[in-house]
Amino acid sequence: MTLKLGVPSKGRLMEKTFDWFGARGLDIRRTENEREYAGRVEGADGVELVLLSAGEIPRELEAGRIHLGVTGSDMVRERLASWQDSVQELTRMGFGHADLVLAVPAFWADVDTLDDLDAAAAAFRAKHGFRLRIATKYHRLVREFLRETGVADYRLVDSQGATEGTVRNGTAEAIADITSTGETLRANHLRILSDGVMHRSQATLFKSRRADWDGGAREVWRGLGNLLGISERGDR
Ligand SMILES: Nc1ncnc2c1ncn2[C@@H]1O[C@H](COP(=O)(O)OP(=O)(O)OP(=O)(O)O)[C@@H](O)[C@H]1O
Ligand SMILES: O=P(O)(O)OC[C@H]1O[C@H](OP(=O)(O)OP(=O)(O)O)[C@H](O)[C@@H]1O
Repeated sequence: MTLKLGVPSKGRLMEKTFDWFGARGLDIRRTENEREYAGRVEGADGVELVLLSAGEIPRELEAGRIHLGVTGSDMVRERLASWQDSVQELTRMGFGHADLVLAVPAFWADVDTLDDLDAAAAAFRAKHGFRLRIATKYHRLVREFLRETGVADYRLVDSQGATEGTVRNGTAEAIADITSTGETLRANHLRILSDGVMHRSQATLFKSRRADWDGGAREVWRGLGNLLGISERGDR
């Protein structure tokens, strides 16, 4: 029995994930053929690489099809209900930083905080007869955040990309999306609410609570955890 390690096979997090493991003595690489989603691991016995997109890793951890997985902390929180029941955060990896934020048109001079947004949303509904629209792909995280902060008079509209363009296009009044440099927000004349940061994300190594840890995987993890310098707290 091997321990299955899920890593991003493409996209922003792939290279730095490989570098992070490499710096700790675990050499991970894809096969020579760039189009083939297969790879190999050197530096620890019994570790099998599973190449996946960052967005699929939460589901695979939850299903227990991989023992360990690397993805953004935002992905796990967004894609898994009660994520702590199915996965454990082992270590933050120090790259892939991005903030999930709520932003409004820069010219909305009276809307700086969530309280202001709440008031503006009520006024918007009274005036237009429908709820202020917030475009996002982070439905779970945005709903939770707005419930906790007491903003109610809004409607989410789904946007799977180019979310900052929805305001200009007239399909939303505000947006909730990931930002790192802030350039996309600025270019689209949007401004983050002063208390509008919902989550500060970074690449994180997660452990599945649902995978089969008997029959060898636990022993492999013991060696690998030592190699990576990870000591667990509150592990089951
Ligand atoms: N500037 C950024 N924009 C978007 N995501 C970023 C940025 N910087 C870091 N990230 C992080 O990268 C991760 C997503 O990576 P990427 O977009 O490469 O994944 P993906 O495999 O294309 O995902 P999906 O399966 O959803 O298409 C998220 O956890 C996100 O927080
Ligand atoms: O703060 P910045 O550095 O400008 O980066 C933020 C942008 O990057 C991401 O988009 P991505 O490139 O993944 O395209 P998408 O619109 O298809 O999600 C994200 O959704 C923002 O639009």
